[in-house]
Amino acid sequence: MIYTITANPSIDYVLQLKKLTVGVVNRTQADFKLPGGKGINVSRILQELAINSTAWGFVGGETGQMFTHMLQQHHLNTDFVTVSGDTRINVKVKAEDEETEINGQGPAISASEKAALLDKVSHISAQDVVIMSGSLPLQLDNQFYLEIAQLVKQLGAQFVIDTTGKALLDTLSLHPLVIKPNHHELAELFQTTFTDTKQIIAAAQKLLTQGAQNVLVSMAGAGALLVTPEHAYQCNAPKEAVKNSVGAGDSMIAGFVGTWMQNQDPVASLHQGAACGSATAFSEDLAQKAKIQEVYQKIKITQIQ
Ligand SMILES: Nc1ncnc2c1ncn2[C@@H]1O[C@H](COP(=O)(O)OP(=O)(O)OP(=O)(O)O)[C@@H](O)[C@H]1O
Ligand SMILES: O=P(O)(O)OC[C@@]1(O)O[C@H](CO)[C@@H](O)[C@@H]1O
Repeated sequence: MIYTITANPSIDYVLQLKKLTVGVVNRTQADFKLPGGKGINVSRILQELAINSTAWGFVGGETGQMFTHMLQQHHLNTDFVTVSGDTRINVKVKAEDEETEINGQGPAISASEKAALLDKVSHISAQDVVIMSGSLPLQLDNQFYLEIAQLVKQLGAQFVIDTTGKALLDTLSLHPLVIKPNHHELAELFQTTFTDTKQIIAAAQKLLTQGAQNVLVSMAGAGALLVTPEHAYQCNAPKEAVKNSVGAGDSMIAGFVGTWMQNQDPVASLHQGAACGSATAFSEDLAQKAKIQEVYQKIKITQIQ
């Protein structure tokens, strides 16, 4: 079974308008609400791929009830810890020229609410994988991801972590199955800038040395690189009008891990991950199955090392 952990889920309030002007009243051309948060997005894409997952996280207040109701409409398996604070609302402004996001802090999580989530993790089995993604709400620090990673490894299972900075680096010695920094996040980890692919591969190889089993570097419209202990692979991003950049990275993780759990094949996993990422970029919401299948045909993988 795949479990996703979204410590800080959200209702994503998507506002579409021609142009965003700060300091005045802007009016939308269309607006809608989506159940959001990185792990939730991973679970939603897994569902499109007909792969079972259970979404864990902290949900609370009236916004939390609305959020849960939205997920029920998507028929997602969920098992949330109910918290006393309100689930956040993240604002995604999609103007014709650019997207602007304002993400809330999320509710404070008490010690007992945190313990309730750790208790769920303590019941997984060795064949399972736990995917932890996104920011942490108030009163949870980086230690939270580390504690989960330690617990998962004690139980003989695998984990995947999609976060940045120290929170990511601290878990590497516990051997995450895959990490997926984008190329900007990877550069930040080493306080550098990249001028060519070789430098990106070298940085990813350093993360392998520190313990990651696989490093997937996403590069938005420039595709992705997968660096494994044996090889490095590159894949393209097909060209099409981009409708949405929210959740492309989450979609890529879903495709990669979902496939890895089936066949442990890095090339097949990269192929499906890239298809899911690009298919979401070409969709208003997260990608649906038909779009993923269409985009899959346009992905080419090349072994470059
Ligand atoms: N504009 C695009 N055109 C085609 N494919 C894209 C585009 N943007 C993203 N993708 C695909 O999705 C993958 C993940 O996207 P990206 O690198 O933007 O991840 P991310 O920074 O984690 O994104 P986000 O945080 O917005 O979900 C890319 O490696 C690529 O395969
Ligand atoms: O604030 P975080 O947890 O870093 O990111 C949250 C978020 O921006 O990530 C998802 C897209 O990846 C959205 O559904 C959600 O609003």
